[in-house]
Amino acid sequence: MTGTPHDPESAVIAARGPSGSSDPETDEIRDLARSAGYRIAGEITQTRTEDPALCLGSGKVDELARLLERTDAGVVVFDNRLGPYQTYNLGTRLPDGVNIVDRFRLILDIFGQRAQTRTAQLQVELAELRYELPRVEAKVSLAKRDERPGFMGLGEYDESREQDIKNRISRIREELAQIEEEEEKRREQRRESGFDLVALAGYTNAGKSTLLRQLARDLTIDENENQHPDLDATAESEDRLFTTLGTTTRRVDMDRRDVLITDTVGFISELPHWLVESFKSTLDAVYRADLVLLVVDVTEPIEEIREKLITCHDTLYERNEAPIVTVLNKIDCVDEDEWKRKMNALSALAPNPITVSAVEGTGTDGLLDRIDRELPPFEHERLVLPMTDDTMSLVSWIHDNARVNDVTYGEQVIIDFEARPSVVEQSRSKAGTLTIPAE
Ligand SMILES: Nc1nc2c(ncn2[C@@H]2O[C@H](COP(=O)(O)OP(=O)(O)OP(=O)(O)O)[C@@H](O)[C@H]2O)c(=O)[nH]1
Ligand SMILES: [Mg+2]
Repeated sequence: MTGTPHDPESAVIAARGPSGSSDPETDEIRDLARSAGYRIAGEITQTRTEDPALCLGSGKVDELARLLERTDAGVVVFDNRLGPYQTYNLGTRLPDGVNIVDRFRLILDIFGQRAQTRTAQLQVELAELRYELPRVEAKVSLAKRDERPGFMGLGEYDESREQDIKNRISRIREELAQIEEEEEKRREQRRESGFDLVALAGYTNAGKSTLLRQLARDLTIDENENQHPDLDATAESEDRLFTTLGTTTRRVDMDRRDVLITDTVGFISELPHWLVESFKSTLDAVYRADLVLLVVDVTEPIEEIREKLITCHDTLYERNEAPIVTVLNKIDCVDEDEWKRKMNALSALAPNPITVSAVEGTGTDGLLDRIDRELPPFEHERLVLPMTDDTMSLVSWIHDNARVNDVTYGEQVIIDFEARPSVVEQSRSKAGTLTIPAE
């Protein structure tokens, strides 16, 4: 087909819902497409069972082709998962030069645009290769079956591409495993230095990064001594999906505790298992935290909030080890009746939530109290220390890592304090190494 070249930044949305359902919602896929940088030129939707060859029905595909011609859009974004054969078949029915992007390809493109750190880039590449592998396998088998080398612009079809992908996947996995190990060591070091580790989780655009900045406002920003290349310096917020891809950690100095809060990538529904898996190194910040704050945008309709909460719980379910506190955010945008009504309706999924406005700072004191209560309780300890050359450095270590109630100095030093169990344990073992000087 000829005509003006199709505009590569202009996209038509296509969405198929299961037969018998109401017309598919396209708000989220539109947001995703806009986040990827597309202008939306139009949309077609259909409810029917999946057509194995085309996803949509044949007549609908003709309609889509006409819409693409009319709008000159260079891209069609499907809110469905397309198999490799469907993508190929659609390609033969749509105007030449139109790029076919499914929901996962789109999410991968967004991730690819945002990935700045080494870990994020490796994870995106891993996800892309895992997306591509079955497609290459399909091309190879199609090419063999049809004896049509050059199929779909693959060039000489070539099984070595398949092997290259597999090799690259295993090399990336090794590198990520090493990063995960280093990160785990870092978390242990931080715990040993007396920090509790809190992580922000939640659907994309819920307000996690905004909340992190609000909680850490006017307080020491964690400088990330021995700066790790994976840690971004800032936690940006924007009204678009997947603003944050890496992790940002900041220090929140609470009354009794030192807490590090980590902000990270948001969740989204229908992510295939392999995509979540590919981001494991980043999500470990959530899975291995001492407490998870699950941030929810309370301004959305209740059904949407419910679905998003279910997505978040599903994503957390298999690996998460920490207790979860739900934080209903953006209460500045809804009146009290509304958020109370939503809170009640959601009580089974989000028992006993905290309400905040991350933008205005409302409710953050209550949130900090709650964080304190949910983290492992402090233990009380009273140590009687011999007076040695090293005693004062232990006393000052305890001052740094615990809440000291009382210290008395005499021939011995008696120190009474409360601290995290691991700090108490360490102080005991340090005390055990203090040796009384020879007379
Ligand atoms: N009105 C209002 N808007 C908020 C509040 N918190 C966040 N927002 C807005 O919501 C949008 C998303 O906020 P982010 O902090 O980027 O959300 P996020 O959860 O980090 O999003 P991703 O990193 O994309 O997953 C931004 O436009 C924020 O300004 C709030 O309490 N009230
Ligand atoms: Mg963010």
